[in-house]
Amino acid sequence: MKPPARRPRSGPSRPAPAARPRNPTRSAALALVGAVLDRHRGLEEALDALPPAEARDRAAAHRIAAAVLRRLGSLDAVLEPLLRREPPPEVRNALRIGAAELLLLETPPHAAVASCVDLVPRPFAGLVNAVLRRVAEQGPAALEELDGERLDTPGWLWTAWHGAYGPAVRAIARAHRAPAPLDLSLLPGTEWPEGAERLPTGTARFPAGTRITELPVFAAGRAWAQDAAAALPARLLAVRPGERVADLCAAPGGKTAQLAAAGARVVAVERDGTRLQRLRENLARLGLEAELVQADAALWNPGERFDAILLDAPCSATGTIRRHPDVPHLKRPSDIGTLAGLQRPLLAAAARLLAPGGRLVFATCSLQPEEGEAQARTGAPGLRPDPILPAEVPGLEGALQPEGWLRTRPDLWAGQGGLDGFFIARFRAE
Ligand SMILES: C[S@@+](CC[C@H](N)C(=O)[O-])C[C@H]1O[C@@H](n2cnc3c(N)ncnc32)[C@H](O)[C@@H]1O
Repeated sequence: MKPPARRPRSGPSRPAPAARPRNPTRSAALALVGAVLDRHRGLEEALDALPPAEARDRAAAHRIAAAVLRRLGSLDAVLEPLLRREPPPEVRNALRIGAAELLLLETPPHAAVASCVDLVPRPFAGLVNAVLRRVAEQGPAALEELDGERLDTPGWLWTAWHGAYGPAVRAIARAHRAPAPLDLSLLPGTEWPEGAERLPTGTARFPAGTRITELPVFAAGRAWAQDAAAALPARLLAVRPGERVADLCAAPGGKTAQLAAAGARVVAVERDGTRLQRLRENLARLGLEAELVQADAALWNPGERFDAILLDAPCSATGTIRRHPDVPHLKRPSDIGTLAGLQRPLLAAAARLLAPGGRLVFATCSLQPEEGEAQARTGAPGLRPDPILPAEVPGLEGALQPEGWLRTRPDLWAGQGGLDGFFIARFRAE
């Protein structure tokens, strides 16, 4: 392979280092909001793409951008009467950032207004200044008057969740307003981390805003971030040491880690090479081992059958909105049918890979019944239901459905910080 060309150490062609913007946090927040709302890119991807001059402001910029994305409908409703005509997208996003800081993030008004004025081209400075001053004065009362839960939820999702969960749609929408706590799964035998709440299902929970990299248990390579609900599918597969287990759709590997930590001989299958590499790094950090395969799990033919299979299928991720507030702005109604269409052959392929009597757990982090209940109802040839029992899900007995499927929602465990929306069904090979 040709060695990469060396850059001259100096000279006219050397790019000038990017100037640090006057207000790097807000400037980064503006880039994040624009990436999601105007260019339809994921928030994580946009964070990774921040220029080096702004990368150090990631956490603060993410906090601001997430507040805008969570409460977009409400913020726009407060701004609406204060705008005579539609401003350019970047100016509108700066106004949204200013309004979020004033109304949601408790930034002192002079700082919020001045820093947002700095974000926009000079001809719009007066407008932003005037509008945000009025937001500071009138915004809190205006916000109180709004039906925020409804405004902050895209109509198609509201309708779908109302159809599936009835009046609980409001509690779901309310749960999406707050940042989620930090949940950790621990390697077996790890001392309980100081400051963590022990959830009934075994997850260690820290308050929202906790920085994982500052936790000794994480630095020691004994824990990984995993929502309490996301930890359930692998637990419900109940693997035993030495069992041969396939984790289909495995990256970034939270569930692979659980299965490997339980002593199973795991093969992790993932289609995306970059994500597979991340899985490899995550396992290495935890000192865990699994066989890694880059393949389309719907077509994968390993020439063996497995004692247990976990299928954490790709889905719309509408159960993870608390952690990924970009999801409602990026997904479209048509995505649900498309994804459900991908999940079916994956479930059928998983069924074909099971040894006689083997267990299969099917999971999606979606609140859409098409990606959960409907898939389980259809099942796949060779599978019979293996209902989940109340004793297996302490604290979540009420989330069990008559069929023995588990349906978690972000409004459950509301007093303890909620949990992601997951659908989990277990089967056995006939
Ligand atoms: C919901 S995520 C899995 C999360 C993972 N199980 C964990 O706990 O960390 C779904 C993953 O499936 C992968 N994927 C999607 N379609 C796939 C396919 N046909 N075969 C294998 N992997 C696939 C995606 O790249 C993504 O990494």
